[in-house]
Amino acid sequence: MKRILMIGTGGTIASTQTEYGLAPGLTPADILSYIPAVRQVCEVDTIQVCNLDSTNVTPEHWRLLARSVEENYEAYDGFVICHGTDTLAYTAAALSYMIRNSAKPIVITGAQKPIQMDVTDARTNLLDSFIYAADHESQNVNIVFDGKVIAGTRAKKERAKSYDAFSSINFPYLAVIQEGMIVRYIKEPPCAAPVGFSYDMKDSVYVLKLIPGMHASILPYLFEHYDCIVIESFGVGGIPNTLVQEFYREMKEWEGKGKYVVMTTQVANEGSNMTVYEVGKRVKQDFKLLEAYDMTLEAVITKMMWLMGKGRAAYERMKEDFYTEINHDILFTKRLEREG
Ligand SMILES: NC(=O)C[C@H](N)C(=O)O
Repeated sequence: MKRILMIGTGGTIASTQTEYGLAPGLTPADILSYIPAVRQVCEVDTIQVCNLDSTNVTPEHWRLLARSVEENYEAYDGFVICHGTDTLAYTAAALSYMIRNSAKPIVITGAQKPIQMDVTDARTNLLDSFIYAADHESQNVNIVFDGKVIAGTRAKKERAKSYDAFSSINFPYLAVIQEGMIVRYIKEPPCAAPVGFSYDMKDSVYVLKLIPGMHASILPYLFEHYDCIVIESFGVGGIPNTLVQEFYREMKEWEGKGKYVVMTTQVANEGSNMTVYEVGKRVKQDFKLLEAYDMTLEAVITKMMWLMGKGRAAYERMKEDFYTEINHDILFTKRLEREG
């Protein structure tokens, strides 16, 4: 029987009612006691790294999680992490970069309703996660939620209350789990390189969500105080006239000084393409900036934290690394390469 390590971090799945509202209170062993059927699937040990609403999860907790997986890597065949849903997509993307080439699956799950409730998604999500983690074809970092398996870099929380909280953005579900059976849609080649762990995440990242008529006065502050500015633009990507002059000034002033700008979009599906409209094409031609293409915002942010954590790199080097696919995070650059 496969041996799986369950790692508790808190979230709704672990929550109980308090006088101030739901708060995590159950241990991973408490949570596990609600799915006795797991005994037919695998052997489970439990550890707890924190007990937080995932609103309070930070890069420090990603490090604790990666460290727990590394320390126990030899002793177990797979890992199931229980996590709050609010920032689960960030943690899954972060761990996709911090833990590379893992032939052993690292499954992240959670729930919209506490496991103690009579009507809850928690038990199904958790049991499905163990089923997936114990399967010999599973590998790398994935989310198992509401019967779907999502690559760790492709998830977005799109629903605040429903059980189908997460969607796989610009990429198919890897698999579905129906009545305990895994149906795989994507066959992944076995990991070619040995597993690798890295811990340095530079969190100097700011996300600037554009609104119509936005004032440019924020830009100098952002360029001065952050090493990476992710611009959540409209549609396929562009800089509005109200910002463009100041943007040009800042980009010129900070060029070659280890600042990175990534253009992404507020639109959840189908990604950016700055070459379509004048408002994007000019900026892309005039400046060294990165483009998210089909990546999720969560993947963009955590990939930049991870790449910047490796040390300061010239733009060309950063560009090459940013556009290198990891755990299915970016496909569009492959298409561009094919098309020349
Ligand atoms: N469904 C949940 O888990 C939401 C909770 N606030 C959390 O992210 O920890």
